[in-house]
Amino acid sequence: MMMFSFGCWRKVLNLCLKPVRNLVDYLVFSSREKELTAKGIIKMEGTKTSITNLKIPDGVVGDSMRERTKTFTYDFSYDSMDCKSSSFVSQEKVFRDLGCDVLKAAFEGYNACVFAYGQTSSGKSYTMMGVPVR
Ligand SMILES: Nc1ncnc2c1ncn2[C@@H]1O[C@H](COP(=O)(O)OP(=O)(O)OP(=O)(O)O)[C@@H](O)[C@H]1O
Repeated sequence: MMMFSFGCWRKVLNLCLKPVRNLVDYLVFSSREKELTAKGIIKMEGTKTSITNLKIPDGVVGDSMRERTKTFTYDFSYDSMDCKSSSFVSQEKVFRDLGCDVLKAAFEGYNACVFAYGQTSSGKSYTMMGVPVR
């Protein structure tokens, strides 16, 4: 499991599913971040998630520890920043990709566990529970 500290406006959610053991990266802005007009530094493309360090000027070549953009590969990378974006991933899609097999296994009598890991306010509860039903 990865442990990142990308700053308070960075949103990462990692889900570790047992026994499937998928590694997942998940991205969304909070309302506070939206108010502060925070810039997105995370990009999802397929199974890859890239993070850009804006403090490192574009085009500057430094040592490998100081790359402007770092890319990580997961089993799934989900972008939930903008529901109008073509790459937007809904709760339903996350559930279909990650939850269905676990639920099926549970109904078949196997032990199953969905585990959410991430920094505070990164969306663990939201991803697991959704929004409260009125
Ligand atoms: N995919 C998403 N789409 C829209 N809003 C989201 C999403 N994920 C999280 N949020 C919102 O971001 C806020 C923080 O999410 P949440 O409470 O789930 O984080 P958490 O990781 O469980 O936090 P903590 O570790 O503090 O318990 C909530 O207001 C939630 O509604």
